[in-house]
Amino acid sequence: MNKQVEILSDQSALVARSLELILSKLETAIAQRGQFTIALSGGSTPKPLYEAIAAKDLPWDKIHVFWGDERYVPPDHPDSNELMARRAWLDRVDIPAANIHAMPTLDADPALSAAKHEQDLQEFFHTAPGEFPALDVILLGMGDDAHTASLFPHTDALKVSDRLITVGNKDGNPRITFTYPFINAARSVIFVVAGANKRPALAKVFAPEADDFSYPSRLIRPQGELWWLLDSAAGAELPN
Ligand SMILES: O=C(O)[C@H](O)[C@@H](O)[C@H](O)[C@H](O)COP(=O)(O)O
Repeated sequence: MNKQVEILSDQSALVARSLELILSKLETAIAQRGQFTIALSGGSTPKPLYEAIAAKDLPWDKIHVFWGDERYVPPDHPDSNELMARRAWLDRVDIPAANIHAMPTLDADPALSAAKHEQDLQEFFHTAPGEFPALDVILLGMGDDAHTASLFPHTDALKVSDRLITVGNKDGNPRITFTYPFINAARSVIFVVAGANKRPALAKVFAPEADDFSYPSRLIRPQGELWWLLDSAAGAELPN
């Protein structure tokens, strides 16, 4: 694992650096493989980044968008990660609808939606059960409880290591989420984290010793590149 940590002066510098890194990975992926696959994080931090991506003139037909997790709500619900990304980015560019691989959230049983999405991903990446396809970029945020995607502390989702997709649980509310082994298969994992409220969680995630199940972002140890892009409010107390 190649781990890089960068602390940016403020949110606009964080967005600019995140955009720069993503565009660099996009260019390489398209040059080498003819397409770029990226999984988006939800929450509030990435919204200005998605708006910045939407302003670029990119080969949208070569770009495939996924989500690393989704709240188990309809796609028009205000909590939907898909809705946020469509409004901030995808509805503003000429990306083919078939290139947008949203997580299904309409089945009564979230486990069925998880299984369906897993099958769709295996078909897209031409992988068999048990194989973990490598996305070019997986964007992640981190909660102030050190969760990432919808891998929350001390939940069953943290124990799933033989599938791509599983059902997460936030305070009893179901989520659909990439599993940590699927995240770790990515060519580049990029955490984008902002705000002083994330400092205690970052201290635990970066500590030499701490319980992975208490601080799930510690489980993200990709074979490829691991980037932590932090604003100074979040990264101020990290050891150099
Ligand atoms: O569905 C979600 O909420 C996200 O995928 C989640 O993992 C998010 O990245 C963190 O909770 C940070 O959220 P903020 O960026 O809002 O702090």
